[in-house]
Amino acid sequence: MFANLKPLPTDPILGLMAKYRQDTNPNKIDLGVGVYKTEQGDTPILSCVKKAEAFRLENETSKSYIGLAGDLGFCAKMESLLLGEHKALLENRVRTAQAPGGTGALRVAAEFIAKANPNASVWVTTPTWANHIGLFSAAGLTVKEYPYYDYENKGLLFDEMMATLKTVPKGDIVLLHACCHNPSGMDLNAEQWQQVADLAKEVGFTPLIDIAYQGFGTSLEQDAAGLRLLAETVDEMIICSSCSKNFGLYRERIGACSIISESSAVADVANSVLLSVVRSIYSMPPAHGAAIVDTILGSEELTAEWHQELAEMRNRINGLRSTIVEALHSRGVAQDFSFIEKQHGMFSFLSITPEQIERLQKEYSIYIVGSSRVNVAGVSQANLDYFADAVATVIK
Ligand SMILES: Cc1ncc(COP(=O)(O)O)c(C=O)c1O
Repeated sequence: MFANLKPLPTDPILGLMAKYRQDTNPNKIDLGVGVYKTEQGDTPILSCVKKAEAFRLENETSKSYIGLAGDLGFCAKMESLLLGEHKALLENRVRTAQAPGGTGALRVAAEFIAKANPNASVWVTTPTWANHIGLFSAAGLTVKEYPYYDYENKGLLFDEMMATLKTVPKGDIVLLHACCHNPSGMDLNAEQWQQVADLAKEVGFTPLIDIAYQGFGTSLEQDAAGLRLLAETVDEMIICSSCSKNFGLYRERIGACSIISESSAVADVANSVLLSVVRSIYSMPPAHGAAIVDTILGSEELTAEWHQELAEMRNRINGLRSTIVEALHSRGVAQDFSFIEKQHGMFSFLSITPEQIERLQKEYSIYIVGSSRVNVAGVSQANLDYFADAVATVIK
């Protein structure tokens, strides 16, 4: 029976990583995978994480089951991180389950939606993180797209986006990136978030917020501002969060799925469905990452240290945006790259052609995914000139 299987293409980003690893060029640069990197090219273990780990080893007393929703202390702290002051108001209506990474949270949300409304379509931005499409399709849901990024003018297609969202049927889901839109780096401003919230209320679609980069855009608070605005406006919504990037805990697989319902009674029913979904996929989430996040957010000192480390990562990325623009412009390229400075988070489209991307890989060992999305954090003072020379040469 297995011989009947047809091979499927490898994930483009994971395939690119494998190629990069095999490349023996000492000047090679990986701008593909979306993980934070330091000036030395490492993905660091944050010092607040190391301290939380030591504290946990010292104080942990039990290795028993943690339950379907995972670590309840972690869940409550994530709700505070996401909802801020709104948590108190929404307390009766929100239920959170810890999940294996942002991806796990999204997959749980997909199965949850399929149970609430099997005919729901999930509307995603064009473009979006490629895995969104696979994740929702895998739960049997239809995935539709709405305009978002303007490749030509390097901005948002906000009017077109709103025009499409006006046509979304009641009961459908609209997925929004809370901040640091992957792959474009372009986010909604406060006024635009308000318009989306009002429209959700008017039309009756359910927003699903994917927040995988909180703290990497402007600040922890600012990056959740749109989400909070929605939460205070609509009756129900879903939030899928990830601690992979902002705590540097990628491999621990740690995130959460939060469901906000219209009332406390509905929230209890929704929670029973949420936990039943969890039970049938992976039963219980891994404990380790959640315990570390719980320890950090439970300690004023470690939280302050985390804020500091997060700000350093964010500042390095924002600094790099300007540095890259300057380096390209100083090489006399005809193209204007100043749009890069308007973007948030790790990602940017470089607006170069697939042929130029291929040349960068073949001739310079610079690895960029085919959509021209680059991970800005992969550039460093050490490789900046090599990178800018190569880009300037291939786009001439
Ligand atoms: C937009 C978006 N959502 C969700 C995720 C998933 O995060 P995790 O690594 O925690 O599964 C990612 C990771 O790349 C992402 O970019």
